[in-house]
Amino acid sequence: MKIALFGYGKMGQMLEKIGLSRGHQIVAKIDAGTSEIAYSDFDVAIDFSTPDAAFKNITDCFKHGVPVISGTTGWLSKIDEAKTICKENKSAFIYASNFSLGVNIFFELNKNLAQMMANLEQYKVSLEEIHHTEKLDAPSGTAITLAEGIIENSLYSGWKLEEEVENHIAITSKRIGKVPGTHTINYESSVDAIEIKHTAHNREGFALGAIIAAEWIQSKEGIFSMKDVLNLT
Ligand SMILES: NC(=O)C1=CN([C@@H]2O[C@H](COP(=O)(O)OP(=O)(O)OC[C@H]3O[C@@H](n4cnc5c(N)ncnc54)[C@H](OP(=O)(O)O)[C@@H]3O)[C@@H](O)[C@H]2O)C=CC1
Ligand SMILES: O=C(O)C1=N[C@H](C(=O)O)C[C@H](O)C1
Repeated sequence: MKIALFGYGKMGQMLEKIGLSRGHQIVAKIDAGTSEIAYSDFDVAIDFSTPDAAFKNITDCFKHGVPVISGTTGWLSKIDEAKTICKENKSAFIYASNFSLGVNIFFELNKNLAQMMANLEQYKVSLEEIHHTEKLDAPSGTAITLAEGIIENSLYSGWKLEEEVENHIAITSKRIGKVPGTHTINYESSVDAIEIKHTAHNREGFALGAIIAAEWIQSKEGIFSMKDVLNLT
């Protein structure tokens, strides 16, 4: 498979390593300064760039009939528009706030736990995410997906960053050293606490999941998710 990497930072470099190890070719490494892009040279684009760059990178690929795997976070206000452009151009798209197998299982665990806790008013939920100091967005995309998973399965109506608001999940974002990504959900009562936590030890899991998604999307048309790729019911 011929892969174009949009963004060649920490994740782009890890994607190159994992892609090559699985027998793929990296035919383009695109960054802010790239002026000419030969879309017909690649089978799939993988975008791990920046919140400001993602929408244009992704929709330009769709307009050239190139399927896109997107891991960039912090641009979700425009994702519905991107999906429309994907459909108009009969292209294919997977966005995931987190491509690691472990986090995708954690997403399902989070939803199941939220269902079990839904009627237990004595427990108050909160969410904490910790990432490296170079991260541009807060809260993390993964924390937003986790909050949405709780909201779908409980009486909470939204989430707030660093703020306590009635019926909203409070999210705390911490930026420390080189932390690859740690997410904790806490249900606190006056007598006890229940906590679930995912800790990424490095970026390999994110990159492997994105390459597997790129392999999976070949010859497909439409909008898909990591649940489709991993066959999680
Ligand atoms: N979904 C997932 O599983 C994961 C998602 N992420 C997300 O992926 C994104 C990238 O993360 P990370 O690699 O750590 O960040 P980095 O800052 O290390 O890399 C981002 C790269 O994008 C480049 N860039 C800037 N503008 C453009 C442009 N117009 N087109 C293409 N590339 C551009 C930057 O170049 P320059 O430095 O020159 O500006 C930089 O090299 C973030 O949004 C992060 O949250 C990260 C890990 C996992
Ligand atoms: O910026 C990162 O590093 C990460 N970003 C993603 C997010 O915002 O959730 C995924 C992972 O946690 C690493």
